[in-house]
Amino acid sequence: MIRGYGRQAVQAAEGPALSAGRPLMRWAAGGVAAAVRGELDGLGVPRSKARVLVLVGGGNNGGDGLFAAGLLAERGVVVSALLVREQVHADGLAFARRHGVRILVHAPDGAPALREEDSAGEAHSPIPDGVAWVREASLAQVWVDAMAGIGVRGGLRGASAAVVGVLDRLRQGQVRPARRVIAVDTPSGLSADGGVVSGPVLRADRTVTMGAMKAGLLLPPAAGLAGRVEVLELGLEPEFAAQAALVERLEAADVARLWPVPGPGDHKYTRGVLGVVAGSGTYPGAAVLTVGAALRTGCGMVRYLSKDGAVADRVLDHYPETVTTPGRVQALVLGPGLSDERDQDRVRERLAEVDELADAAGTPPPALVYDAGALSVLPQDPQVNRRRRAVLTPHAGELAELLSARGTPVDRARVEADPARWVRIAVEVTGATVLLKGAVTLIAGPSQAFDGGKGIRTGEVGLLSQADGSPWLATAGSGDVLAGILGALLATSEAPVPLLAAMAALVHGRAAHWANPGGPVTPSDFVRALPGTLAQVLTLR
Ligand SMILES: NC(=O)C1=CN([C@@H]2O[C@H](COP(=O)(O)OP(=O)(O)OC[C@H]3O[C@@H](n4cnc5c(N)ncnc54)[C@H](O)[C@@H]3O)[C@@H](O)[C@H]2O)[C@@H](O)CC1
Ligand SMILES: Nc1ncnc2c1ncn2[C@@H]1O[C@H](COP(=O)(O)OP(=O)(O)O)[C@@H](O)[C@H]1O
Ligand SMILES: [K+]
Repeated sequence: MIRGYGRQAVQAAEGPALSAGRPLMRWAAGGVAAAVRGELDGLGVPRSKARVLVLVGGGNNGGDGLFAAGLLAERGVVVSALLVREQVHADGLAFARRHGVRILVHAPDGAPALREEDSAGEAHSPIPDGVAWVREASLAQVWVDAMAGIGVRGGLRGASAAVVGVLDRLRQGQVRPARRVIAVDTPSGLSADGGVVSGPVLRADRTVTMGAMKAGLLLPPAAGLAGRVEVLELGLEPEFAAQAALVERLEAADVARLWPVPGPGDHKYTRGVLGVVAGSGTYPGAAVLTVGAALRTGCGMVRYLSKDGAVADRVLDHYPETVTTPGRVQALVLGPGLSDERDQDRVRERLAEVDELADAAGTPPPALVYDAGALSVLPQDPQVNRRRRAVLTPHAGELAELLSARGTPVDRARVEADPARWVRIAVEVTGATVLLKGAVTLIAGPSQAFDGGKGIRTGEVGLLSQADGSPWLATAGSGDVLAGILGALLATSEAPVPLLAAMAALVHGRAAHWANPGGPVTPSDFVRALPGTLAQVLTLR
C-alpha cells in the first residue's frame, strides 16, 4: 500500500528526526545526486562530459539541491546552480562552493541571470550577456528542480516562474531530447496536499521525493507532471506510520492478499454469480467484452441477462460457458454498450427482476455497477444507493453530466482540473462509490472506514488513486472490460466496494500491459491476458 501524505504530516514526521540531529538533508541530497548519476549513465554521458544545472530556491528544497550539486561536482561533474532567491540555504551554498559548483544568481524581477559569483562567493562579476544560465541550461544533460518543495504557497511566481517559462521554451525548441529533468521532493509549484496545478511547473521525468510519498504526486493532474516517482525513505517509516495519509494506492501485493481465491469447499454458487446487462444492436461488442472480462477474472457463473437474442448469440459464440437464463445473482453490471432510452428501460426491468428474485429468496439485493448508458438510470435518492453496494464508473465527461443532471452544474474541464474534489462530491450527491476513469483512476466511497482486513490498513482516508495502466489503455471498449472485472469482483467478494474498485483498476491496467508490454493493445487482447495477469499477481500472496 502506498500512502500519500500532505505537508502537515510531513512536517510532523520530520520534526522529531531533525531535532534529534539526523542529517536528513544530506541523505536527501545523496539520493538526488545518485538519481542524477543514474540518468547521466542512462543517457550514456561519460562523467568527463557531464553537465548539470540545478535550480535553487530559498528554502530547504533549495538546500537539498545545493548539497546534491556539491556532491556531483565532487565527482567531477560540471555543475551550475541557478539561485532564484537572493537568500538560499547557507550551509548548502557553502558546500556547493567548496566543491566548485558554478553559482549563478537570477534577478528577482524575472529577468535572465543577473550575475555570477566567483569561486570564493564574495565578489560578484556581472554577466555581460545576461543569459549565461540559459546557455548552461542548453548544454546540461540534466536539470535538477530544487526551487520549492512542500513549502510552496500557491502557483510559482517571480524568478521561479520566469525560469520555468524559459526552460519550457528551450525544451520545446530543441530537437535533441537527450535531457532529463529531476524534481527534488516535488516538481516546484505543486502542492504536497492535492493534485491541482495552479501555476507554471517544469514537467519532470523523475521525482525523488523525501521521507514518504506526497498526496499531490498521486493525484491528477499534478501526478502527470512528476514523471517516475521514487521515495527516499530517510529512515522515517515509523514516523510516517503514525501520520494520517490523504490518499492511498493499492499495489499488486495488496491485491493478491485481498483477492477472492476459491477454496476447496467452494462451488459455482458460493463463488458468486454475476449478471450482465450490456450490449445493444448499436454496440453488440460491449456485451462480449464485459462478459469475457468477468469470466476471465473468475466468478462462479456469468448470466447474460439482456434478453437480446442477437447479442446473446454473439456472446455465446465467444463464450459458450455464459448462461442466458434468468436467475439469482450477487452482482449486476449495467450499461456497457447501452445508449438509448429503450436500453435504459431494459436496464430498469432487468434490475427489478433480479431484485425480486433476491427478495423472494430472502438474500440481499445484488451489488451494482452502473457504467456508460446506465449512469442515467441511477436512482436519484442517495440513501437508496448508499443502502446497496452500488458503484459508478464514469469518465470525467460522464461525471460532469451526471452531476449537472443532479443539480451540481460542472463541466468536464473543471472535473479534470480537480478530479479528487469532484469524485468526492459525486459520492455525496449519489450516495454510491465512484470510480472516476482517466490516466489516473480515482475512487471514493460513502464509507470513510472501509477496513481492508487481512493486515491491510486502509480506507481511513476514503480516497484511492490507481495508476496501473498506460495511455495504450485509452481505446474504445477498454471501459467495458473494466466493468466486467469489477462486476466479477463484486459478485465474489464481500470486501468494501472502494477496495474492489481499486483492485479492478489495478488488474485492468496490468492486463493491458501484460498483453503487450509497451505497445498497442485492444480490449480483446487484455481480456485474454486477464488469467495470466491474475496468476502472476497471486504469486505475491
Ligand atoms: N526540514 C529539513 O531539513 C528537510 C527538508 N527537506 C526538504 O525541504 C523542503 C521543505 O523546505 P521548506 O519548508 O524550507 O520549503 P521549500 O524549500 O519547499 O519552499 C520554500 C521556498 O519556496 C519559495 N516559494 C514559496 N511559494 C512560492 C511561490 N508561489 N512561487 C515561488 N517561490 C515560492 C519560498 O520563497 C522559499 O524559497 C522539502 O520539500 C524537502 O525538499 C528534505 O531535505 C528533508 C529534510
Ligand atoms: N491516458 C491514459 N492512461 C491510462 N489509462 C487510461 C488513459 N486514458 C484512459 N484510460 C483508461 O482506459 C479506460 C477507458 O474507459 P472508457 O473511457 O470507459 O472507454 P470506453 O467507453 O471506450 O470503453 C479507463 O479504464 C481509463 O481509466
Ligand atoms: K522541487
